[in-house]
Amino acid sequence: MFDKKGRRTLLAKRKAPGATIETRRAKKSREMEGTLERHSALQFDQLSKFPFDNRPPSNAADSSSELRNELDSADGDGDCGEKGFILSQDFFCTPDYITPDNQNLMSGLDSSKDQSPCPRSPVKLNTVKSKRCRQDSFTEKTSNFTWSSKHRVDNDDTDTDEIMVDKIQANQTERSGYVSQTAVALRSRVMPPPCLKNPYVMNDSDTATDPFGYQRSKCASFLPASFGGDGLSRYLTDFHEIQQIGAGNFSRVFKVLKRIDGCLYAVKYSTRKLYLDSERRKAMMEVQALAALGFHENVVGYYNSWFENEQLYIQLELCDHSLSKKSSLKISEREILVIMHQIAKALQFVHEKGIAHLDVKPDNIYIKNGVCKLGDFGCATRLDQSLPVEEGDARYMPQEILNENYEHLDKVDIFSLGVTVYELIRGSPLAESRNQSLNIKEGKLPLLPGHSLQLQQLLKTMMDRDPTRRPSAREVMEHPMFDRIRG
Ligand SMILES: Nc1ncnc2c1ncn2[C@@H]1O[C@H](COP(=O)(O)OP(=O)(O)OP(=O)(O)O)[C@@H](O)[C@H]1O
Ligand SMILES: [Mg+2]
Repeated sequence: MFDKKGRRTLLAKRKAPGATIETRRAKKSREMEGTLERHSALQFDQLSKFPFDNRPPSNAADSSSELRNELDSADGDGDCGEKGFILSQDFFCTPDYITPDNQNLMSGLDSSKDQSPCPRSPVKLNTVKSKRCRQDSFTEKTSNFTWSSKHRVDNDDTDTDEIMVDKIQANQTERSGYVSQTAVALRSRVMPPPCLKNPYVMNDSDTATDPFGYQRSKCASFLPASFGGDGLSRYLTDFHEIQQIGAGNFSRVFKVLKRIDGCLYAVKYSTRKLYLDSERRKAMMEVQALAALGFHENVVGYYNSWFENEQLYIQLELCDHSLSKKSSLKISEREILVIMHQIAKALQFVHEKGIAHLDVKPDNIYIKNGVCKLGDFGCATRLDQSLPVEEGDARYMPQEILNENYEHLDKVDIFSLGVTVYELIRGSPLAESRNQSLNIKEGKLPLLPGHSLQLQQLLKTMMDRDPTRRPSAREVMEHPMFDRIRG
């Protein structure tokens, strides 16, 4: 839209006779004085006020300032000239369209390499307006750039200047046959969109409500073949990384801000490079399961996935933390019932879709605003055994799985939920001890003082050695014991 508008105004301005570059620049300076400053000040001001997180206001403020610090420090990198250039393009979403072949994003900003041969931008014969940094003005301004007034943004009056400067530059380039590598590198960087406040997110209660809701399953797209082989990182282009929030055996998880919508997400990516097709297919099963499931309030939300640099990236709903944080604390029976009921609901939903999770454990249950969400579908498989079975953490697996009996995969999840709840009640993580886990697998549950017999009885049946005697997820959910937390 911006580009289009620019072209329209360019045509109109071509007819304007007379004015020199200098006078137009002066006029442009006067007209732009203040408007850009006001605009940018407003945007950054809004950014600082934006409650990025779904936490209460005090935390939201922390989160906001945390992000602000991140942004500040990111802006602090590099020299002033580069900063000015990036800020202006960044702000107005205007990637440079004159991009040489074989661009390399991560190198080329080092002016010491300028002596080496460098790729040439294609020379434009019929020059049209392009938003790019002028070589002369760039070097002129590198040392004393400030965001407020030094850097001007193209508006109507600049178009003739642009054309003339473009022509002069094209002639010079043709004559000398040399383009500064710094300039090429700067031009060839495709700038990510800016981080802006989402205008639809009005307050904390709005952010608490999932803006995608039931629509999410529809927009969750599966894009397996987007490789970042061209050197452009979709992750870095689309997201601003804030901090690492988790790590699994095969992955790292980051809290990120999506630049274009201004919302926070979790992005999980595989730590290992997936070179083989078989490895990729296996990794893709997690996103295929998530996409097939669609939305449920007790299942972690899935938005998107892509391959980049031989790694699988998964964009997920951001949660506050995992339940394993709580497994070292004593939790009241009421809290236990809430967790158990919500995960039973998630399992009922998952099982109804013909899927088994096969890795239910505190690590893979996340909390968001007090609501439990089942996550990490890396071991998910089909109940009808039409897909390979890869069991999860052995401490939470029933004996039949270890004996490779896969007839009742839904009941495997029920067993694992029983062990998870038992661990929460104990208040300490399950040891790897063989004896202890053997007892649990035999359905021998020690007495749990301070907890109702009803709960202990239900746990015992959930962890029965015989999978057919374990209740289904629906039966767990509908147990009268949960009347205590209903309504
Ligand atoms: N959507 C999310 N929101 C917040 N934290 C998350 C999210 N997804 C994952 N995490 C954190 O990252 C950790 C690792 O994620 P996950 O379990 O999905 O990785 P994994 O490599 O598949 O794990 P595993 O070692 O169980 O195979 C989780 O235990 C949790 O603490
Ligand atoms: Mg996990």
